[in-house]
Amino acid sequence: MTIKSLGKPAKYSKLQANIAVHFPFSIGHRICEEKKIKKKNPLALFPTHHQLAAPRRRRRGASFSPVRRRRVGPRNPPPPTTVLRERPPVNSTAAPAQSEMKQVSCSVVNKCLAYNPCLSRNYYQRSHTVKLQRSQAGQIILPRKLRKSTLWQTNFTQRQIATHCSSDLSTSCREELPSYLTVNVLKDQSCARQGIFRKVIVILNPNSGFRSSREVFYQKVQPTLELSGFMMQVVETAYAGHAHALASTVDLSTCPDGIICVGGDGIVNEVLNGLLGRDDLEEAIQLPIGIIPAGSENSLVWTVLGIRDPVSAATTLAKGGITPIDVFSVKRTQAGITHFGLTASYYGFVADVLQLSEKFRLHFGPFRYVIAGVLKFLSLPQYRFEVNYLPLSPRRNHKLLLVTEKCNDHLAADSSAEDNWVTRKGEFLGIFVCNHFCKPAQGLLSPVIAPKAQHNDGSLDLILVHGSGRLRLFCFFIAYQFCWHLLLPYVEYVKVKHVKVRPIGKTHNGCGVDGELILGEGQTEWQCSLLPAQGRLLGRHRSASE
Ligand SMILES: Nc1ncnc2c1ncn2[C@@H]1O[C@H](COP(=O)(O)OP(=O)(O)OP(=O)(O)O)[C@@H](O)[C@H]1O
Repeated sequence: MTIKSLGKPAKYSKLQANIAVHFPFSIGHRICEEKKIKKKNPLALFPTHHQLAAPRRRRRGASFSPVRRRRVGPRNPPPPTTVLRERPPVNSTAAPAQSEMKQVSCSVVNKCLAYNPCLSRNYYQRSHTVKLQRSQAGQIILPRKLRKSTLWQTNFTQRQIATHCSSDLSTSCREELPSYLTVNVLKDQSCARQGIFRKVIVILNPNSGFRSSREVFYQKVQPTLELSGFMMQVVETAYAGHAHALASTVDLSTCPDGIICVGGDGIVNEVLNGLLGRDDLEEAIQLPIGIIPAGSENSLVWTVLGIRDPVSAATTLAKGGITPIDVFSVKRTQAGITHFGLTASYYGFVADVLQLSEKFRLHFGPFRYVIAGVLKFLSLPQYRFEVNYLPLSPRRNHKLLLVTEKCNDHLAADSSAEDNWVTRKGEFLGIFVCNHFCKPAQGLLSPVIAPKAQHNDGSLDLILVHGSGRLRLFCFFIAYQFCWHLLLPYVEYVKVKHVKVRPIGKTHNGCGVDGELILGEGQTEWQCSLLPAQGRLLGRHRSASE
């Protein structure tokens, strides 16, 4: 069985099956094999650059086909094009195969451009190792050469494109790729090009998290924001409380499009409190707050906008949009001081850990919470509180409030109007009053503390962890990791409008608000209330914007 006797390659298809069955190493088998390989990896059957450049040497003693044996000429075989000239009438196979392979190769190039790390340069280099055995290859001369000679020319160029594209993409690290693509996309739709500018103030906390907020902002965020038309005045905080001072005194006409915070939840909380403490509250409350996460937790932006990396945050800001969010207030009743928050306020063990963790901030950064938590767990005190809460009535009207007076005055009037208060008194390991479901950005399992809470549902979610002791606390934290903590018999979960927490005796009397500790003095009572949809965040949740 030789190839010459088969005539035109177009007729092979009918014979292939039979031949493949009876002669496993014959042409039928060979073509079937090639098709299989081509299906898996279209480029596998084509030669490398190296193979193309260097003519193949004959090995001594290697078996040759009859055609080759008869050929008289130079030692090195002529290039495939010469063979084509000798036997031209095979366009029927070459032409369709060529167009088919063009399509395949184009799709491969597209795949490369879409950046799949598996399809990087190494992938294509590896693909050349899929070769047929020499003994099999020797049996077919003409069809293989024809296919090769015609396809090599077209695919060599396409392979080059694919290799270059993939090498361009594969050399950049994975983390930087999104910003590379983002910048390209934004270049096309640039607001700056269209003359749309947004004037904002950027407040950057250089002490946040791993103290990398400067690098994060100037390298990853600023270019994207500038491209999308943000005119930014950047201010770095010099001391704790600086962001609060800036937000409470800034001329609002210099930043009509918002204040962008680069840091953690603490810096956002300072800005919020600065704005809500202003005399021109009506205007200030309208000012949206943007967040570039660079802190230890950044639970707010992760939970509400679904973002936990600075590049995505910059893209979200660039896209625009506003997300309304409820604000809650925590009032220290005796002193008459009110603090505002967006995430949660907590009392008991977690507030105690927060206070201790500040000692480790300098040396351990975001890991300070773990160290303080373990230490406090080992020397666990008792926490006794009296908790009064006003449950959310099902007929509650969620209409937005008009800000015509100071938030504090409104809260006092609203809470005293109803008298269905529920009282709980005793030992509590923890008390959490959550404004949203509080998903920590760090952590393996990403648990949530209040699964039913929404950032704009007009209610607060109260979680009471009754009792005391390390075993209970340990079980609670394990269950919390899997989001089973609400199933525990000593955990109470209720949606509320107002909560009053009063520490009893020598219990730790501090209160944590959005990761910031507010210390009480003597017999303190904390009163927690809601201001529905009073806050505005720059950007929208990914799913909402899509
Ligand atoms: N220049 C500064 N020097 C010292 N402390 C600062 C400075 N600027 C801000 N702070 C304080 O740092 C505290 C923490 O800031 P931030 O919340 O941004 O980071 P974080 O605590 O690491 O993150 P998270 O709150 O998400 O855990 C804030 O209470 C703020 O008052």
